[in-house]
Amino acid sequence: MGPTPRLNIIDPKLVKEILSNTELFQKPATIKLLLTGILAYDGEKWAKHRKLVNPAFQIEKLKLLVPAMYSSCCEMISNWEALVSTKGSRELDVWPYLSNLTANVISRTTFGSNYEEGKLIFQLLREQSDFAIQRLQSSFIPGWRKTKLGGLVLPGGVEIFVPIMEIHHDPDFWGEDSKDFKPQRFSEGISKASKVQGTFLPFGGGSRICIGQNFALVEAKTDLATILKRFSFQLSPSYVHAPSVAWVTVQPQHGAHLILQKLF
Ligand code: HEM
Repeated sequence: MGPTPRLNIIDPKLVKEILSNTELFQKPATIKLLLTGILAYDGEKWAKHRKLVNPAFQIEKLKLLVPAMYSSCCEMISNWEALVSTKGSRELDVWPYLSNLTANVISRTTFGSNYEEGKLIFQLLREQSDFAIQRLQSSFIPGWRKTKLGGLVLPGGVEIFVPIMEIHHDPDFWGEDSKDFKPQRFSEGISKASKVQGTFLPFGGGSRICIGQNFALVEAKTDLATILKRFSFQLSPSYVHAPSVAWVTVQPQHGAHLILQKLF
């Protein structure tokens, strides 16, 4: 990346070693210049902030946010219902609605009733941090001394990157159909979906695992349950499966085209 040598690591054993040794494998210094907050901190400062923020993400606290999540989802569904009303079914790219829903939920739950203002702040922050977060995501630097990683000896200053999306699409782990959109591969649980353990890392791993993991999962379940009460849906023939890393998470490059059917 720029003048910094970078090593991509996909071997699950080495990935585990990196994620579990946060003292040795720290966030790159350039990122610390670009971004402040728990995501960019290391060592004691990170531990202090993580401890401070952790209680807000406990499942009991998250349950209290479900009504706000439900309200935001109902607003989105009302828009869909208005669009579908005449024929009872139609094709819709739901991606812009779902991205907006996430912004809404975070604004509503962190900024309370003043969530329109929160939404604006959220969007500004999102634009500003775009570059910084992309660089930060799962990249680590083992300091300026020689470091051992598995059987490798890394010279000081090499940046290590864990390309989560590539790991999630590697045929050696997921089989020949690894690049297909096939949610049913998880039908018997995550451990049976992959041939190799430690290759499903949507929220990272180790002590720096995503603090918002439960928030995201509670929201996803609330949204899905709310949507399924009012609509059935299937993938539209115009959907093109082309995930790409944009901002923090993987996003569908050409949208998420569904055929929505209103349930009466
Ligand atoms: C589907 C949704 C989400 C995904 C896939 C996701 C993914 C990730 C990943 C992979 C990391 C580790 C990054 C690294 O190792 O450098 C991370 C860290 C983090 N995420 Fe998330 N995240 C999601 C939602 C959220 C939400 C909703 C929040 C907050 C409300 C959040 C807050 C954070 C924070 C603060 C960190 C840094 C944790 C630390 O360094 O101690 N995330 N996330």
